[in-house]
Amino acid sequence: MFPKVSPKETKAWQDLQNHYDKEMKGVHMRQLFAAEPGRFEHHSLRLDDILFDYSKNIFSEKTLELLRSLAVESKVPAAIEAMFTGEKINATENRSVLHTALRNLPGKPVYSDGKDVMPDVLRVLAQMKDFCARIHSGEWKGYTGKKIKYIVNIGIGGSDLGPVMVTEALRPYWKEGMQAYFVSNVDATHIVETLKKVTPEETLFLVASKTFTTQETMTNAHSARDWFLRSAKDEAHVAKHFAALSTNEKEVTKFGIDKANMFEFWDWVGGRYSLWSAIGLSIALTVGYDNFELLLKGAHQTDVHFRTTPFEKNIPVTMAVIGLWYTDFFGSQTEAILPYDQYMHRFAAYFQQGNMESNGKSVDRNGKPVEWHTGPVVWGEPGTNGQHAFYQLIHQGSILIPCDFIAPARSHNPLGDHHAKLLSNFFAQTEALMNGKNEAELQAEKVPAELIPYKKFSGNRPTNSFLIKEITPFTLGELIALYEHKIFVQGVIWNIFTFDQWGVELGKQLAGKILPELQGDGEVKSHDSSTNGLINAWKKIR
Ligand SMILES: O=P(O)(O)OC[C@H]1O[C@H](O)[C@H](O)[C@@H](O)[C@@H]1O
Repeated sequence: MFPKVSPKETKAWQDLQNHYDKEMKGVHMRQLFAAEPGRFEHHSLRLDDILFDYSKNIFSEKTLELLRSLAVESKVPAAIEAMFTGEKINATENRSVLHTALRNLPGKPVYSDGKDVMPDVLRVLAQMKDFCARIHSGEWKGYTGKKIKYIVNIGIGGSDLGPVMVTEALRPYWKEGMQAYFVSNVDATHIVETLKKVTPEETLFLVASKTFTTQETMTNAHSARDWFLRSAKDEAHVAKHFAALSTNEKEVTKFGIDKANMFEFWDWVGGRYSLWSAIGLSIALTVGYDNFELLLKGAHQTDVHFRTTPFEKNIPVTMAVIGLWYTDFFGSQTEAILPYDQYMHRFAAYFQQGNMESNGKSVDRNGKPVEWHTGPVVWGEPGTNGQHAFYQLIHQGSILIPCDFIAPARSHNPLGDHHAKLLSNFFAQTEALMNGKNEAELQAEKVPAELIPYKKFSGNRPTNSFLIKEITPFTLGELIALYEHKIFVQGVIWNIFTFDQWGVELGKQLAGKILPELQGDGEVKSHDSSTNGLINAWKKIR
């Protein structure tokens, strides 16, 4: 296991604090750009068709050196090796963290608990490939002999967000004749509205749940099964219309899904890192298995980059330390992800879970409360919609929100000048956020003196830009993995356990206690006055 290093006890942290206080606080990016004509060339990196420009951030060469020293002192290199080689770095659950093995298509052995996991990984991939081929060719038939046309993925959290995000981002690759839907919320509206769009005889339900015990998913799966059986009548038909994506064979069988229709994964795959596993079956069925494989290959490409590239040129490490610079030294508590690509409209939501569930921790790896800030609030919407909604605060609000801008250079829909207009907004926003607009510029524009305070833009608001030749399965795979590794590096430096999620348990437990109370008629008195009051009020209204 890599050593536990408290960030504040590193020399680099102290140096960064001094450097911030004495040298960087108050520095404006305008000065930094003026002083360094080659700033873009010096501070942009490439990974194949992805250009990552991090020059519009508040740092000097010294800042970067110190941030990289912090990563080294925090044992990030050892941590990277520990993750890739299957050490049980998810210590509170005693598990390896091997989502990287899921995209290790070359198949080089990777060990967890002394066992090479690759034969199993490749076996399930082969099973997925074969299944996709049978569905797409029409060899697999529904109970009335019709071809499967609709995929309904029933899952939540990591068993939903990844597949939704990727299938949406890759809509131009959807196979003709296939339609995918995703049901996650236990609110019946979600399943009811979805079932209106599909037919029992042409639908394949994928019950996606690592544990196969998640309340929302199992409730929706049972409702889907009841709906299906109302038409199909015979339970034997379930086998043609339900498959399970899970680690829990016992519960899958109990639900009535044939073992032959179970696509397995393993406890060393974290839910929010599982789209590369059998959880990705909805992706493979929607965009085709070959495209799913390209997605995996893209992610693997990033894995190799991350594992082998020196920190100065390492994109995830750079993303991580720059983010941390703002979180821990500028006191910024949030980050926005702003894709200028309508197809990527769930990308921010996906990394909201990826980031906040991973690094939303305040106890370090020694069990002690942290004395530094950890995971930021992550959110975002596609550009340009966000511009007309919340960018006001990013430009002129009182808090600092570092933003990631992401755009494809080429649109899948090259219609008129839409794409040039879209990208002109992307470039303009990052420029405006960096430069701002000062008093002299406003005076030169003859802005009335009394309006100058309102029309002033401080600028100096940091952005990263990702310009991607085209959003393809491969480049998307690369991009997702870059963000995954950013989160990992930050978690290592913050000395927290990135791969558990105990914080989601308490609410679940209490809901389990409250549910039977809702079912009875009596007055509920077992909680605080607010909770009792709400429950009892609901009982009167329902
Ligand atoms: O895949 P499942 O076992 O159904 O879990 C679904 C989700 O629920 C949990 O509460 C966790 O917070 C998530 O990390 C997980 O992805």
